[in-house]
Amino acid sequence: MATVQMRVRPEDLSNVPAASERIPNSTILVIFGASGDLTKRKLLPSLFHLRQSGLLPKQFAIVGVARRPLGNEFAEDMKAGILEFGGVDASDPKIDEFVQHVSYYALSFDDAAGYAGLKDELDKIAKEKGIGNDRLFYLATAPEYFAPIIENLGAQGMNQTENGRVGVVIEKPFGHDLESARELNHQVNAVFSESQVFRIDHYLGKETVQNILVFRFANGIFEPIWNRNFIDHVQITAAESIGIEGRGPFYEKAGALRDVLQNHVMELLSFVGMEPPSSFDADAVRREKVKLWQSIPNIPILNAVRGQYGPGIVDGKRVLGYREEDRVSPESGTETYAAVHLQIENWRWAGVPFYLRAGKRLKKRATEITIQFKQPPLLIFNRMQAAGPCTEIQPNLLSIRIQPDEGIALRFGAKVPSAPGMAVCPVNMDFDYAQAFGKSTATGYERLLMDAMMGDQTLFSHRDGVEINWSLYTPILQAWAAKDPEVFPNYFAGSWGPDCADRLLERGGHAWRNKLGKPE
Ligand SMILES: NC(=O)C1=CN([C@@H]2O[C@H](COP(=O)(O)OP(=O)(O)OC[C@H]3O[C@@H](n4cnc5c(N)ncnc54)[C@H](OP(=O)(O)O)[C@@H]3O)[C@@H](O)[C@H]2O)C=CC1
Ligand SMILES: O=C1O[C@H](COP(=O)(O)O)[C@@H](O)[C@H](O)[C@H]1O
Repeated sequence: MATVQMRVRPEDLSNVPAASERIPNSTILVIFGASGDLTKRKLLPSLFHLRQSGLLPKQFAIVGVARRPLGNEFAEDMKAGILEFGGVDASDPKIDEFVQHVSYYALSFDDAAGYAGLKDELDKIAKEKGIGNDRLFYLATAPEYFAPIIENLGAQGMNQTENGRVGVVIEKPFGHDLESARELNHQVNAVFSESQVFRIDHYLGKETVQNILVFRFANGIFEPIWNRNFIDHVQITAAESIGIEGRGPFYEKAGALRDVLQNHVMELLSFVGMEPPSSFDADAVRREKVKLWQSIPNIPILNAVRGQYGPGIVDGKRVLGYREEDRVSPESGTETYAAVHLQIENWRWAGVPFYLRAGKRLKKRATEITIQFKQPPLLIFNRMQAAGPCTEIQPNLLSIRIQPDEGIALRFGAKVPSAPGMAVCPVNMDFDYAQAFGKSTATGYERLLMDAMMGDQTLFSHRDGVEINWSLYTPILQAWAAKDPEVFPNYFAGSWGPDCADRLLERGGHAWRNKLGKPE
């Protein structure tokens, strides 16, 4: 492998504008679902990282809201979460300082009258700490509570404050089909205007996902070939080696298509496929994404396949099949793998197949985008070459590694030195994020929390985008619900998924690229 690498030195970044200049002076962040898994594993560690980097408002308070009566226990539990999941040293004195800004308020989400007490509590905290009128409500709750919480906030007039910015962050899943997403949008927009709503997809918080836009639009050499004239097809893979991690009841209702393909993978697709926005602001970026998704015609049911894992071996360990997992039906028809072949009908992409897949208990964890370029019009070198990978001239590949081993590799053919004739072998130029910029401990939630506090919606989903995506996938979900899968389980844990997914690509003369990760 040929490696091209440049180490970025801290002094090279000294002129980068400080994000802190845009941070509000003071905010109260209210987290509904504060004793839950997401708050503990992601939100509080990310908020702590922001505090460490000086990226939280000078005056701030975090108020956790959940049902159980918890006192100091809450702060202690959150502290433990920050240590465990935030990669933080227990001796870091900033933890105790940070935890002083965190408090807890017990409230049952459907207790309408109880919200008056919450309002008083926020006013009291604001007064004590000299905090102004900015408020951010984060709904880290099960989706059935999104609408009641929003309605109750509205009923108490907490959806706006005098001279302050009020926003609401809504976790995924945003609806479970087109109708429910529309209804939820309606309920949300009855209380909060669209400019106050932050529908979160944590993939958009990942540096490597944002870097797709930089790669395409901050460089002159890729965009001219980023189209149907040069690109043969595109593959987007979100492969996980983990199973459902004890989330049986949630996953039984969700499945791979709803959980990952319909949202995270479609966000990746939008960044790969969209036209250059006129500027990097929320309206311009989100408009281009919506236009891209609108250009996708209905996906024929034959172009969508599903799978479910049976027992197998992952990372050398024997693991259970999906149907044997805790709180999963032994006859479950839920898919743990989904793949589609779709087209984008616009001038840039007409005729280029896009293959998307997401699955659990696959051979390795790898979220990756592969752009396969067309072969040169005439191959003047012998097609059959030396042994091994050099047996055939391979098309150029650009692989964008979203995670892990974040980076970008470009495969091209090179002459094998000293070999007789003109033997051509594939080699790689590789950019490695960690080598260039150092390893990051960020979870992706840091950027999104900061943007929401600043009122920047660029990396959040617009209601139109959410509805278009559901309109594409609801017919597939309905067709699957109406017909039992033929044979489940249909792939072994630790494999690359079901055979039907291979056949999906074979029909177009393609094959999944399973050599994912950093080039060897
Ligand atoms: N966990 C994760 O990694 C991810 C989660 N998400 C999304 O985040 C959201 C939250 O998930 P997660 O943290 O895992 O959920 P949990 O089940 O772990 O937490 C649920 C929280 O809601 C509270 N709660 C439940 N019912 C009520 C009620 N009636 N009144 C008041 N509080 C209530 C619970 O409080 P109490 O303990 O008092 O009952 C708890 O704080 C979901 O929408 C999920 O899809 C998205 C991406 C990843
Ligand atoms: O939203 C979800 O995403 C995770 C995968 O996120 P990643 O950042 O680890 O790639 C997935 O495991 C989970 O099932 C899903 O709900």
